[in-house]
Amino acid sequence: MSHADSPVPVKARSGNTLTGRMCPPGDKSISHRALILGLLAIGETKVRGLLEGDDVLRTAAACRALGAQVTREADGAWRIAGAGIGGLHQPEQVLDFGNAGTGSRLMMGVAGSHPVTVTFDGDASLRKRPMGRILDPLTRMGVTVVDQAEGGRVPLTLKGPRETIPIRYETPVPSAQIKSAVLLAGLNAPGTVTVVENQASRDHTERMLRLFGAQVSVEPHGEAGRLITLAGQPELRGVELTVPADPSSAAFPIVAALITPGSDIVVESVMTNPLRTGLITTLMEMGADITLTNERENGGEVVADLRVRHSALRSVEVPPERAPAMIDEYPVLAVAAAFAEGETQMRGLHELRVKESDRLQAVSDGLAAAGVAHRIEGDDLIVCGDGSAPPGGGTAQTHLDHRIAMSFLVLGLAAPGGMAVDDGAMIATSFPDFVPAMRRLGAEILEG
Ligand SMILES: O=C(O)C1=C[C@@H](OP(=O)(O)O)[C@@H](O)[C@H](O)C1
Ligand SMILES: C=C(OP(=O)(O)O)C(=O)O
Repeated sequence: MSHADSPVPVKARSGNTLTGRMCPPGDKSISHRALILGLLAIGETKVRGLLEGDDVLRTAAACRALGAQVTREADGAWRIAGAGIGGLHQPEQVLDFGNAGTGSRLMMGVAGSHPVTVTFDGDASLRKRPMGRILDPLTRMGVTVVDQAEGGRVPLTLKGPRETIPIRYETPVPSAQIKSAVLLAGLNAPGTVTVVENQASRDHTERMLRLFGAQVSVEPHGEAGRLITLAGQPELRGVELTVPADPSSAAFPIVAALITPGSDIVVESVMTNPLRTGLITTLMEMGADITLTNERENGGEVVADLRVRHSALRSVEVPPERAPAMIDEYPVLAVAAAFAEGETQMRGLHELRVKESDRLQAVSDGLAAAGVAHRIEGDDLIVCGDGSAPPGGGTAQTHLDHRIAMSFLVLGLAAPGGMAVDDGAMIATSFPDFVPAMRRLGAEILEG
């Protein structure tokens, strides 16, 4: 499914219980990084379990355009023959990242630190997203912004310097994309690059850089922050790795089972990196019956199987400092909160305004369409429930946002009136198998 085609309306109906086991697709953050470090490594990288969603396929195409050989084997493993740090080719075409913030922003760090001239573009959603947060540190590293759309947006063109300048950079907002763009640019800088974050964000770049042979040190900084130091111009060597299942995709079947009476499912091999499990923590505080079993290591990350049973949920206050560990999960948490008793208060959600859509507004509009009492107070979202299912029955506008689409379909699985979304096409960016996977658990979801 591609958004060049006409919108795909999708509807979810309630009345079925969810049972059985499912394994969500590979983690999107890790999939992007595996391809990118494969491009920058010498030799061959083999990746199993890569997310074959549109966002990641765009990164694969960009890696090819920059000089890597990227192929998919018959058994589903991906092979990347790297171009190596310093070895990137001048691409012949514009790098079109579609809907992908992560792919485009991380690749700006990679390409921007090489003596090539690269134009980045994307779909109508990506064209609205702020890129100044990446251009600011990259400019300090010697990168020239040759051209940009108004307000620091794509389409934009970067020209890399002959020699990248190593910097120390404090991220203005907790963002793994900003941190990673600086670290990836630092790979081609003669010297040490330091990123300071006042609140720790997901650390997959740091972990994977080490796996490929870079020297990265991570120290605590202040109360909840980190100071990350990378020694520039390492020789990265290709590796074999397996991508663990994406906790951000697991969130949808998890919440669906919690709110659908009689449900009892197991979501397998979910990555439980503590910088990604804010939703699980929050749901457990709300009284969710979730048990973690079979904890094990997979591709440098810890994974576990999660048994999830329908639960009576109660409201909680989600503190702003938890946001980085669950930033993509607020839309589906808002859905869980609609079934909980009391006022669930989600604080400090300003970053939701600059995702694939203005997620704070899109969630609020979708909740209104589903008949859920709620309000926005500044950067906070407050959802008011009485412990019973909201009526549902409306249509949520998805604004090219996969997480909005999946969240409101999940709501429809347990609301008496069901729920429709205007367009499910974007689900393919992160969870291409979402509809069939949910149907296998017993959900009734109808396309078209
Ligand atoms: O680095 C990453 O892989 C991501 C970082 C987060 O964005 P920010 O860096 O903007 O917080 C998150 O929302 C996105 O889905 C993936
Ligand atoms: C914000 C997201 O992704 P990205 O920034 O990569 O577009 C997401 O997947 O929810």
